[in-house]
Amino acid sequence: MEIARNNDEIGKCDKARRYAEAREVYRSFGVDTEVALEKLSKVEVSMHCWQGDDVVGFDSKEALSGGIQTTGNYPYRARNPKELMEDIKKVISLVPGAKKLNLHASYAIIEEGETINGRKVDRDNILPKHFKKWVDFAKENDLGIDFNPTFFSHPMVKDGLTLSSPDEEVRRFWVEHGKRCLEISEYFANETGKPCLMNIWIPDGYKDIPADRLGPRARFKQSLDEILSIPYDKTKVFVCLESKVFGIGVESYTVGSAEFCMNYVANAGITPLMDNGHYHPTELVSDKISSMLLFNKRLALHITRPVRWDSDHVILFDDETREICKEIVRADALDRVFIATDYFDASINRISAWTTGLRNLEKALLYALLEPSSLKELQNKSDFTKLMVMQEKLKELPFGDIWQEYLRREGVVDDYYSEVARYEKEVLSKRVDSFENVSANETKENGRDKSGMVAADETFISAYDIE
Ligand SMILES: C[C@H](O)[C@H](O)[C@@H](O)C(=O)CO
Ligand SMILES: [Mn+2]
Repeated sequence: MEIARNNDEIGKCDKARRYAEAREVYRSFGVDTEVALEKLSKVEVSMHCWQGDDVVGFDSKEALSGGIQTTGNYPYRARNPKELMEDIKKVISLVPGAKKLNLHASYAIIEEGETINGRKVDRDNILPKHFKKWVDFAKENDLGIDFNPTFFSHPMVKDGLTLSSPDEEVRRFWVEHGKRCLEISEYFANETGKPCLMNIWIPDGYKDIPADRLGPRARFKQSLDEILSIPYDKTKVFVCLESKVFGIGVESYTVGSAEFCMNYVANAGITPLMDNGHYHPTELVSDKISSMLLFNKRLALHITRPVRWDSDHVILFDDETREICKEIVRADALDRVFIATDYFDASINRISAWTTGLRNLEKALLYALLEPSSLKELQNKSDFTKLMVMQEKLKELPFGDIWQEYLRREGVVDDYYSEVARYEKEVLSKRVDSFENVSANETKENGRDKSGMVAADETFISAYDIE
């Protein structure tokens, strides 16, 4: 049985009727869907650039390090700025809502053999000009830019350490990197006219029980102080600090722990960044947001999906993603919570992975915006019986029809799968000209040969044709 190419093929009148009916249903719960749609279209989600190339970047092309890992051997990863920009544009066209671009310093575009004052261009001396093409790209696509110094995948990461290193040469190198990134962040803000969030995350830690926990944290603190000592425009660059619980190979001790980061942020007057993969599996970031908002002017988030660890799976429209979004909306904090995505899956088509995660985040935001405020009143009246009944009832409402209306207004297709399949066939599969386009974990598994060629037609035998 052919399943209709879902909602894109359902008549426009039918969709309009369904939206009108759904609107009435929500109205009966005290929710104005028009207000929700209007608010959602203005929320800027910062789209991470690193799903497109498995976090490889363009500068050192070192294997991914820092206790994070991309797994999977799907071919066609973007290998250069042109391909990555091409892919980002494709994803943007498939995701509704306003976006920013989130870049890492490792995506600097440096000329072959380029030097500055006789030294090769490296992370400690990169300049705004190495991101000029990204600025042009952002302007062409009406995007602001957020930024991240890259403290991993580089030969100056010594024994897994960067800003906390006891080796002064190593520590200095990374302090200089942080300073260069502040300058580049201000350049982004000036060029795009939108504030730039600059997020600092370091992988530093120890695999086994350390003999000194204080020393590395003291050096990290000193390094951050040094980076932030250079003048920068605090109305244009919002510096964030991202904590973590542990990484692969760094299981016993993480320098930038939650307590370190929360205290540093509070003292320095910068912004905390919470990645929902960076806590123990039973801890929920959705439960932390309200506390953070009470004590911080701004809060930054990395939305991901941790499966047993910080696995960075593609975001689903799951309970925790919805709950995170509800907490932001309930606190009326859409203007002071900075939402970014952070996941990387190399086991499936990367355009689809990127798009699916971003769309699910948009969906979760819409879902949150459609929550009736009367639920709070039930809690305050201690009417927990009705609260539970209502919370379950809301799951039955015609949310899908409101989502369809949002896609229509944003000019985005519902059936992005077919578009991804077409793009794989017409664009991605043409990238097969070297082994490079296969991820670092390339094997002969899954019917792919050494060229990375995959039978695109077979792969995308439409899911809509399932018997
Ligand atoms: C590539 C990202 O910056 C990185 O994933 C970081 O944000 C993180 O979450 C590390 O676990
Ligand atoms: Mn993160």
